[in-house]
Amino acid sequence: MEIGGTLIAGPAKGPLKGDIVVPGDKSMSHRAVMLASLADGVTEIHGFLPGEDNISTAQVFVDMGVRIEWLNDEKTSLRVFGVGLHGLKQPDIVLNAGNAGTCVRLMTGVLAGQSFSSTMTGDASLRKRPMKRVVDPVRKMGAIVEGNEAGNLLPITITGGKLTAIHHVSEVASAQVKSCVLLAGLYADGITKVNEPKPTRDHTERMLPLFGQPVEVASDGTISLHPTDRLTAPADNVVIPADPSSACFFAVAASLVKDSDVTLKSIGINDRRDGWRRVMSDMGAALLLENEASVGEEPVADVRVRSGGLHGMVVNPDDVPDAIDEFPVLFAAAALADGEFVLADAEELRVKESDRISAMADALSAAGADITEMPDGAVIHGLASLKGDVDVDALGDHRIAMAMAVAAQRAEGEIRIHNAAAIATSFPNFVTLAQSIGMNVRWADEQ
Ligand SMILES: O=C(O)C1=C[C@@H](OP(=O)(O)O)[C@@H](O)[C@H](O)C1
Ligand SMILES: C=C(OP(=O)(O)O)C(=O)O
Repeated sequence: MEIGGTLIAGPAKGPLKGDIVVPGDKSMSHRAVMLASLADGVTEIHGFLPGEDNISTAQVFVDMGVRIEWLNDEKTSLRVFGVGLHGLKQPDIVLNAGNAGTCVRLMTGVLAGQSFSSTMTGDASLRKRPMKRVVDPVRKMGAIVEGNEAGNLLPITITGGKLTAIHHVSEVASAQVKSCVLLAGLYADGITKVNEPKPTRDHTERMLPLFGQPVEVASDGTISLHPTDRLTAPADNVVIPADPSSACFFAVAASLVKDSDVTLKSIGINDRRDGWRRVMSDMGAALLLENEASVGEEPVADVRVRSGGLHGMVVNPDDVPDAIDEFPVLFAAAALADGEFVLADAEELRVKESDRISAMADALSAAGADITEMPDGAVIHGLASLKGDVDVDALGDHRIAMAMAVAAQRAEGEIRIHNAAAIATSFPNFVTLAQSIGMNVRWADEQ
């Protein structure tokens, strides 16, 4: 959690216009570096997200003896010299996932399969997030996990080895849990199966076959994986598409600011990440899909967004996992839409980098919005504008900071967003790109 860093945002001085190329997908960047490290051979990755979260994942593998060569200064291209499934070296330091839940939870699966002990920790935010959801299944598979509060809180020490295959029926709809179990399943003695209460992002299932490892998904949603001795570096480079979770900030901003017309270039439109587009379309946003194509195993398209009268709606519970990271900025949209917006069944938002329901309720209320927290969501009545000249706290959560920068575009004066430096975890060039389409946002220490 990065504390510090103040953004000064809003109001927009005119329509937002232009094309935007947002950085690579965070979820896929984590997985690409993991699978490349565990493969035999050399993998070149392009479109990598150089956010702090993904750099933490790369560093974790460097700390276990994997050689990674950065191919450009921006750190969007890299070459990973894979060591094979059994080639990682026991780290002589504590592995640090920083702010990244995805790193620590997927690595729990990888480390469960290693014949050594290793300890993982993270920053103050990550050390508060629940790990039992991944610790329980790897314990069932045979790994020994010790940690604070019975292994629910970091730091955790994992002693791995040969694992027993399990059929894990997850209580939470979490791609991190599913991916942890599948990665551990590579090291198991039989077929590992996972069921989840609602389908979640399937990047692990799509990417493993690129490394020679098929994953079966049955019509009832059961995901099965056979164990293997080796993953193989793909003959082609792994190319990562632009992150829809980052693009969504500009989609909401363009919808909210009168006469805007912004195109988000070549972003991922995988159904399991596309909940934000379904929610925004149901709110009346003018979104147009252009130039549909594929990047590797993932569908992409340009999404053109023109400003439009957004209205409230009731979010379909089935869309919740598919838009889980976008709700902070969707709350900002709802706070400035006509009528009532209702989100339920989204208690997972309370265990992200911050409690995102209360963080957004506090920040939007401070700016005059009408938002009522519910245990598993919120009810929001939209207003024509937010108050200016207010201070809000992003609590070191990147998505709260960016969501409030978007909301501020329709404020009556500047909103000062404190503890916003964590934007660097997922979207280091957010401010520069926002400025490029005309958003009014800057760092307080910028002139
Ligand atoms: O698997 C992933 O890459 C992610 C899964 C989601 O978390 P959960 O699995 O906890 O829902 C999401 O919030 C996170 O940003 C990335
Ligand atoms: C929840 C997020 O990430 P993670 O779980 O990897 O920290 C996010 O990026 O919004």
